[in-house]
Amino acid sequence: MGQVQSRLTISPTPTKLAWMMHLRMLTTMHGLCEVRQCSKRWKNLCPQTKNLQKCQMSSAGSSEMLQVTVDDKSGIATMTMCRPPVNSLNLEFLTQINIALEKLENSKDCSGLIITSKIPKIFCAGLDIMEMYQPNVDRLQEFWRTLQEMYIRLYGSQLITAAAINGASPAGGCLMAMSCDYRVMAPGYKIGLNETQLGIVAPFWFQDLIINTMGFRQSEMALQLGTLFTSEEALNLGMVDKIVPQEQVMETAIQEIHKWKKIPGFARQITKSALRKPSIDKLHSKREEDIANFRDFITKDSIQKTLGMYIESLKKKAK
Ligand SMILES: CCCCCCCC/C=C\CC(=O)SCCNC(=O)CCNC(=O)[C@H](O)C(C)(C)COP(=O)(O)OP(=O)(O)OC[C@H]1O[C@@H](n2cnc3c(N)ncnc32)[C@H](O)[C@@H]1OP(=O)(O)O
Repeated sequence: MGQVQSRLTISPTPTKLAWMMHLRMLTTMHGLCEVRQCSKRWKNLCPQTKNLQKCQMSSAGSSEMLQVTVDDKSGIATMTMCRPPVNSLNLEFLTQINIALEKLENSKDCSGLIITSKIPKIFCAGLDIMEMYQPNVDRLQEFWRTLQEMYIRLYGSQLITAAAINGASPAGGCLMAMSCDYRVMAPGYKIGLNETQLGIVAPFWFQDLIINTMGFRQSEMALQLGTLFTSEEALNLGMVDKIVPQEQVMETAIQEIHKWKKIPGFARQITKSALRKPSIDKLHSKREEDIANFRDFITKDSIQKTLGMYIESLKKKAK
């Protein structure tokens, strides 16, 4: 137990201290487990398994939302989203994801991460629209900060990261997938940044991410039109890297990580960091401004009206 805990201890550098305080505030607010408590669960939940450690990241009631396993032999972690009906990202879910990312990043035994979904036909439906509709302003700002944090952690991760996209992946789901190093997708689903179709705007860091992934010209068309691409179109544009049948998505992601693991880690990490740091630094330097912009935009009457209509259309479609 001592070994596990010391591995997860967070050194009190200013940034990490701020992050810990943020997590502590959120865990208190939302009844989630703290990092230390979670490390106990991690150990306690898997006493018999030799190769697989299972960590349920939150306390009773929401423990099934995010399942994190680490294969001891390969060092590959799998983060499986399971927030019915569509894995939409609300504050609590994002917080759990961030806690898991922090733990895995600090774990010496973990070298790769696959993000996938347990919900049939859905990878992630993006942000939980209910967080943005008739919001409490403090929570709205915290929600956006937590989304920023997820992007910063995932896009800037030292781990080899892959998205195993086994279902629909609009908007925030596409952000999550594009923040990884590699994307493998099953055929027959849609992916893209469809914000304009909802009457909202993908912020600059979403835009930077898609431009970094598939170039300016295709991104400016995709962003303005809010295009959701089929898996095949996304492959042609470079938004995803491979299409394989649904049942091979996970195995393909694992094989790809094994391939990347053959490259000297230090060289790969420095290269990744050099490529991604400018975008991450840009968000860091404009973080508070971006939160204020989001708050001011979302709380406009006209945007609330548009979101209300979009929610209605989703509900009608679901009936
Ligand atoms: C200046 C700066 C400004 C910044 C502005 C803000 C920028 C915001 C950035 C990102 C935005 C987002 O991520 S917004 C979310 C975008 N996502 C979508 O548009 C996806 C919407 N959903 C769908 O298209 C479909 O649901 C699906 C393809 C994902 C799945 O289809 P399926 O047929 O399987 O399921 P249903 O459509 O029947 O849905 C079931 C159920 O789930 C509810 N639902 C769906 N999506 C969401 C969501 N994103 N948030 C919350 N709830 C969602 C849907 O309403 C149904 O609910 P009920 O069963 O209760 O009716």
